[in-house]
Amino acid sequence: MSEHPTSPTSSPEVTAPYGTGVQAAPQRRVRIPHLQAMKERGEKWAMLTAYDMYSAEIFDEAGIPVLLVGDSAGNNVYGFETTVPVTVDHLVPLVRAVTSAARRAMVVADLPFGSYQASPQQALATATRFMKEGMAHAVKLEGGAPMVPEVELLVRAGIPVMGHIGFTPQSEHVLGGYKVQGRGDTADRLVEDALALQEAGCFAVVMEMVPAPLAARVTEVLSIPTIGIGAGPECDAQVLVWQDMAGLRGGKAPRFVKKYADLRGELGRAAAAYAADVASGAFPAGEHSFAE
Ligand SMILES: Nc1nc(=O)c2c([nH]1)NC[C@@H]1CN(c3ccc(C(=O)N[C@@H](CCC(=O)O)C(=O)O)cc3)CN21
Ligand SMILES: CC(C)C(=O)C(=O)O
Ligand SMILES: [Mg+2]
Repeated sequence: MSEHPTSPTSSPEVTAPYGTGVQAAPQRRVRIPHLQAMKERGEKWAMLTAYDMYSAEIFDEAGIPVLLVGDSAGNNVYGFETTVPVTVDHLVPLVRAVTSAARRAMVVADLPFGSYQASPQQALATATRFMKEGMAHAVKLEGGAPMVPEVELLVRAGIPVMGHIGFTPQSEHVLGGYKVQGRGDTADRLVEDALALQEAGCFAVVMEMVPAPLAARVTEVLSIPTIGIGAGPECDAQVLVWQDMAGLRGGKAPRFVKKYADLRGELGRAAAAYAADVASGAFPAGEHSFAE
């Protein structure tokens, strides 16, 4: 079982919602102590996606503190073009595999498109499946201020929630494609979305494809950690899809990706060498065979 400290802490002080000047109803604010401590010390950390047992085990052993079972499984596991077709049933078994393999890392399950936006009740039912069947430690959902009721109910139920703002791939069809968000007069709205999620009880917020200076401003304003992907160097943490980071996927990667390995080349060479050995009779050798 995992040993990571996710126990939510109740904070006695109550703050008003951003901009209203009204006293807010008391509510639990979830803080993940070791992630808060890293923010306070200015220590940056890395999150990676994981969708299976070996990747989870390897990243956990490498000291990655948070693993995200992303709905990016849609285009990195299931062969869809986007994350839109991904369902809860697609993701629950992957979450279960990752939580089984991770010893120390916190495992966050992405709530897929259509599984939480209908109502706080729908969000709670979906998140509950990820917690019970997937054994997830937390969930992530896309959207800013409009998702506050959903976040509040999950937090009240004892589920740590990670927010996700900026470019939110589940709404790419309203955002008009893979576009940087928060440029020009929409910058203040992004800051308000981040603050609304923090007030609602999120323990961290992902910012995707946001101009670096704006992401720096949000990181400064928030007391919870920000996790950037295409959001510049000033976020408290960074996240990448592991197949991008490890060079497993082909084609042109987004600008925000840095490739740390060439797994695609490595695996392709291994497969070709194996096939050549079988064709030549070099494999299997005596040592791979059983005597009578
Ligand atoms: N493999 C993978 N990596 C990801 O980062 C990722 C996924 N899948 N699936 C879910 C979402 C979708 N995301 C994406 C996907 C593509 C671009 C992209 O093509 N960006 C281009 C164009 C940017 C522009 O037009 O300004 C880039 O060069 O960054 C960005 C984010 C991020 N997420
Ligand atoms: C890219 C990250 C933040 C994500 O949401 C995913 O992998 O699904
Ligand atoms: Mg996602």
